[in-house]
Amino acid sequence: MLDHSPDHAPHHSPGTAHVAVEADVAVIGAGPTGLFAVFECGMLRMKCVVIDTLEAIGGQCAALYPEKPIYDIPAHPAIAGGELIERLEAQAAPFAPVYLLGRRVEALQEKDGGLFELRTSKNEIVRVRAVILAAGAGAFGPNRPPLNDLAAFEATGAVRYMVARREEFRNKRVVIAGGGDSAVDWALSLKDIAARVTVVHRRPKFRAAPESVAQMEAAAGRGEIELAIPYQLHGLRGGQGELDHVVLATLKGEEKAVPADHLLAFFGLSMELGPIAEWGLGLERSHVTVEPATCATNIPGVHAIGDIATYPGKLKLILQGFSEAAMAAHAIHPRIFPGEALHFEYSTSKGVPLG
Ligand SMILES: Cc1cc2nc3c(=O)[nH]c(=O)nc-3n(C[C@H](O)[C@H](O)[C@H](O)COP(=O)(O)OP(=O)(O)OC[C@H]3O[C@@H](n4cnc5c(N)ncnc54)[C@H](O)[C@@H]3O)c2cc1C
Repeated sequence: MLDHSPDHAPHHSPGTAHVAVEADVAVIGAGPTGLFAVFECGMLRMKCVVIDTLEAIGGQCAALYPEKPIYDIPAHPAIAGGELIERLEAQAAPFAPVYLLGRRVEALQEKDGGLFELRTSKNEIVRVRAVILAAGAGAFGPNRPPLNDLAAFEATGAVRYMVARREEFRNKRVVIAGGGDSAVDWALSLKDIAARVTVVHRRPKFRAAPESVAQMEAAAGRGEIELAIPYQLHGLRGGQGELDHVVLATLKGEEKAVPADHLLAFFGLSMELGPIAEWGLGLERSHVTVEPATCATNIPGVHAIGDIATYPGKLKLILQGFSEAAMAAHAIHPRIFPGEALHFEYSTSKGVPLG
């Protein structure tokens, strides 16, 4: 991974808003579609600054499923989420985007002269002439179980909501909670290296791919996975953040303690638009409504792409977000280069600087 720190942010006194970066386009969100938007803008000579709440680029792919294969990226029969992000980063790199990570965009204001000013949670001002909103479902985080002392166990990594490196669970006792694809897929994957895998679900029916559920049940039949059904998480036992048991309970209050070094809780994501909802954008059920051919929002100069954008026929797929990135970049070009004709060209005829 490259060093993403901006090298030209001026010194400033804490608390005062200062202009951190000026660029042609601000891309809000460094998920797959935001990264591809940097490439598409770069091909049209537009410089981007990319801002993300998370400390690392990659959005959902990197944060939630870095090792899970994606099968519907054209020309990649299978590619892991993390690898897709590395490749997108490399593809964008020749255009030298400035990454401002670990800060949320709090405010978006239109200024005179076709300028926009974005204010980040670090009190920086980013000044641009167009905005591509690639903010996914907004700032996201895992749904956390209501357990005592949870924070202490999270701090040590004993309780987690994603698997970044599978190897960390080798020879460990792992309790996996949840009934969706993540729970079932990780149970199947970790059973081969973990000392013990227990899957906790509150009802017999899983919401995961039937083939995977069948594999899990077969593995349980062979004693490779223990199923704790119908149980719910009830408590964590251990000391100083080190876990030794996860306590489970039925709805009737019958309890049992399962030996565990780790709890992996896969209860889905809580997603909220956060400040984006206050920017005056057209919204439909927490998504930003856009014009399909240009991804233009109701604010001229602000375009939305990827999971956050909606229009009739929208598919929430990465590949759809890629095409939206191209449409948004082309639609923004006249704003950055007024009066300059944009002749459509293929990338093959442009000669991209490949770094
Ligand atoms: C387990 C799982 C498996 C999946 N498998 C597939 C698959 O096989 N194929 C497929 O096509 N899709 C798949 N998806 C969906 C895919 O990951 C999403 O469609 C894709 O990540 C959307 O990309 P995005 O760039 O629009 O948004 P995201 O990846 O959500 O990135 C948005 C980024 O914006 C940031 N952000 C939000 N608000 C702000 C703000 N105010 N300021 C700064 N930053 C902000 C967030 O922190 C985030 O990093 C899967 C998703 C999951 C969870």
